[in-house]
Amino acid sequence: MSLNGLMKQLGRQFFMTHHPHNQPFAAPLLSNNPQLFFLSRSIVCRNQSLQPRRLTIATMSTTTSDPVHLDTIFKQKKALRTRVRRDLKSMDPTLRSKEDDAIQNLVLDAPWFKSCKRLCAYISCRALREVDTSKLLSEILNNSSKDDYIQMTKTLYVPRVEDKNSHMRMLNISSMNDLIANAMNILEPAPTDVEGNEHQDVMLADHPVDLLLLPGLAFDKSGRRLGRGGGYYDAFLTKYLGLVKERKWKEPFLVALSYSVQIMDDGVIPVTPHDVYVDALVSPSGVIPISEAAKARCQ
Ligand SMILES: Nc1nc2c(c(=O)[nH]1)N(C=O)[C@@H](CNc1ccc(C(=O)N[C@@H](CCC(=O)O)C(=O)O)cc1)CN2
Ligand SMILES: Nc1ncnc2c1ncn2[C@@H]1O[C@H](COP(=O)(O)OP(=O)(O)OP(=O)(O)O)[C@@H](O)[C@H]1O
Repeated sequence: MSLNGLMKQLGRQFFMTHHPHNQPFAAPLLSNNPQLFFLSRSIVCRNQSLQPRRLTIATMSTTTSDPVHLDTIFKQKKALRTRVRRDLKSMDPTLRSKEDDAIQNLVLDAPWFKSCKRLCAYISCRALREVDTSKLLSEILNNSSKDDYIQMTKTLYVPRVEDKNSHMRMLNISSMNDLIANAMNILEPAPTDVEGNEHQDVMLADHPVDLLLLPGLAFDKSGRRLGRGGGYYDAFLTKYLGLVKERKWKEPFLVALSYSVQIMDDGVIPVTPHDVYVDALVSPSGVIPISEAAKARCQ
């Protein structure tokens, strides 16, 4: 059936989203029927002055601000989270550990990691079955690698949840001792270090981060990312990318770490307008470049 036919059949209940900082990009369409997902011909590309430009080839009615439609999509997100949490729980611990090693080694070997000077990373939580970042964090903080290239000291920022209103800051730490467990039992920086100094907020830093290593529950090879539902990362990324644009800094590389079971087929991950797409995935089988920027870096 043609795209037009499908649109008519579904009462033109289509949903369009955009890729905020990469190009070119096909965005998904969601129908009200949770079983039916389509790829649209909406393409986002960027001209040389870094202004996002959307080229919409198909005509469609967009209802992005329709609360009923959004509610349907948030329900679809919730259902997918439940499914992925279940799959993560039933993952064989030996396989998990192998995948943790493979993913972290791939990151450590990647030129974009070796050359990065400042980065945001998450402190993985075992109970949430997140891809382990402990080896990465210890390499970054202890600067223990023998490799001259990686020997460069990196400035590390990690998340701190400030309130339940999707507000998270990325604060600079120089040691795992700077961390305490929060109410969700995730390690995060205490408001001040042992000497009583505030940890620097990445939003107030004079230099941009080159890289963000992102957690999440599900990902696809077009860059969609489903988080845990707090909206913390999407809100932070939107704010940070706004700052980057305002300061005319180079855009950071957004890389999600994903177990094999977390990679979905295209069209499975529901998206809402605030969702920020990633540039690349690191899965146990390799680095998957998604955006044009990522393809250029991963050549
Ligand atoms: N390691 C890590 N740190 C992070 C995040 C993350 O995803 N991982 N965040 C990213 O946003 C922020 C915290 N957000 C979080 C949101 C939900 C849950 C959580 O425990 N969710 C449970 C379900 C809770 C429920 O639905 O009642 C779960 O996913 O099982 C944890 C952290 C900031 N720090
Ligand atoms: N940029 C934003 N500004 C304001 N609210 C936001 C923003 N991003 C997400 N939210 C809100 O956060 C809630 C969860 O959003 P969503 O389910 O898409 O998050 P997620 O992608 O699972 O989480 P995360 O971004 O933390 O990984 C929604 O109620 C959404 O409206």
